[in-house]
Amino acid sequence: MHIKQIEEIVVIKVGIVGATGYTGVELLRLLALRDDVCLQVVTSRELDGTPVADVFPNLRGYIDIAFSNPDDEALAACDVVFYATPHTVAMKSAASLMAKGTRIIDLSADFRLKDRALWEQWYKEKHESPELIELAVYGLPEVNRDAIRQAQLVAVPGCYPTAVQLGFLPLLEAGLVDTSRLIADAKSGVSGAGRKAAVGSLLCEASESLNAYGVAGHRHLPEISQGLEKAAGQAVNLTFIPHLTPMIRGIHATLYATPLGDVSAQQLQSLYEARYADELFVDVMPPGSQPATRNVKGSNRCQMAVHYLPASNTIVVLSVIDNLVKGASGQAVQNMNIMFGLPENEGLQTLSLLL
Ligand SMILES: NC(=O)C1=CN([C@@H]2O[C@H](COP(=O)(O)OP(=O)(O)OC[C@H]3O[C@@H](n4cnc5c(N)ncnc54)[C@H](OP(=O)(O)O)[C@@H]3O)[C@@H](O)[C@H]2O)C=CC1
Ligand SMILES: CC(=O)N[C@@H](CCC(=O)OP(=O)(O)O)C(=O)O
Repeated sequence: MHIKQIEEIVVIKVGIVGATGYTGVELLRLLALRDDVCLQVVTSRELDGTPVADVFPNLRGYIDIAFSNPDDEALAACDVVFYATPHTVAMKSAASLMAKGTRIIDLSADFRLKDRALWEQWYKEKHESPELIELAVYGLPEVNRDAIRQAQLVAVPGCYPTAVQLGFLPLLEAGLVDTSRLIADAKSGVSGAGRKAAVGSLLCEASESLNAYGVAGHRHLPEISQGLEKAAGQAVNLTFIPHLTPMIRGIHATLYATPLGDVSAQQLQSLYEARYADELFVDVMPPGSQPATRNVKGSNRCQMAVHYLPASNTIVVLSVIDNLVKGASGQAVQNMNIMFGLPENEGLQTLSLLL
């Protein structure tokens, strides 16, 4: 009886809405081996009734349930539900699950922006759960760890916003740079666009080529600006240009800022090392380093290096993540660990694949 009670407390019943997408199957990969997690409901409308392992053979022998249609009653029986769905799905059903006590970790952008009008402007939809926006905690553990612990609803940051914010934060928190001119030049692998069929993601379109997109405005701009302004305590003016690159996973962000006064490479290095000294998933590399996306492929780590170029008086920060791990599902699991009082790196101690 005593053991059963302990088991009931430590095994987290998990639901995943949208478990056949790229972030959904990454959640399955990260959770499948855990003894403290029971995958109770994994949804797909298209593959309702199909065993998970029939679709994802890498999970054979580890996950023996089938996909099912999203059903709020079944989901509400879970301790935590991940929404790995396109924008506007979570905002339609999160409230009913939360009313039954279920905790929500939303990988979409439904609850990331605190300004509802701004969200509606960028996502071109009416927000259907405005009352939850204030309640939602922005799930960047390196900034909001204490609030995440108590949260019933976590909005997991987007992939570009994770790489860009982590890279800029030390400079802005220290008030070291001109906030009226920040530049983020970021590149993403094609899995960032999701698993749905789309011409831009075809091999012939996306390989052997590199292009910028969203130059006139990308929906991650307001999300990144919101986080940077909070860190700086003042308005910021950010130029953010995303690019599509011919690789499957990875985000590489090159960040530029102008110092307000005298700085040195050594001072910047110390600043970054001190800011992230206690962070398990941020690796500040030695001076002169140039991190590659392959260093973090499959891992939950953000690797970064800070440079100072005296000739142009410019600070350059290089920040890399795996868009599907620290940029989405890994960070979502990191949030779950914090919410349930578990070691933050539980199930996330994976080294990068490198090749
Ligand atoms: N890909 C990435 O690198 C990142 C993605 N994100 C965000 O995470 C979310 C998921 O992205 P990703 O995995 O790439 O998306 P995919 O397009 O790969 O997968 C979407 C999943 O959601 C399900 N789905 C689609 N529409 C609905 C609906 N109306 N109701 C219920 N389920 C639905 C799909 O299954 P079915 O249609 O069968 O139900 C599928 O399983 C998105 O909001 C994305 O912006 C965030 C950071 C990084
Ligand atoms: C390469 C690519 O297409 N990337 C996606 C970003 C994916 C993501 O993380 O964004 P959200 O969660 O905010 O949708 C894009 O630019 O739309």
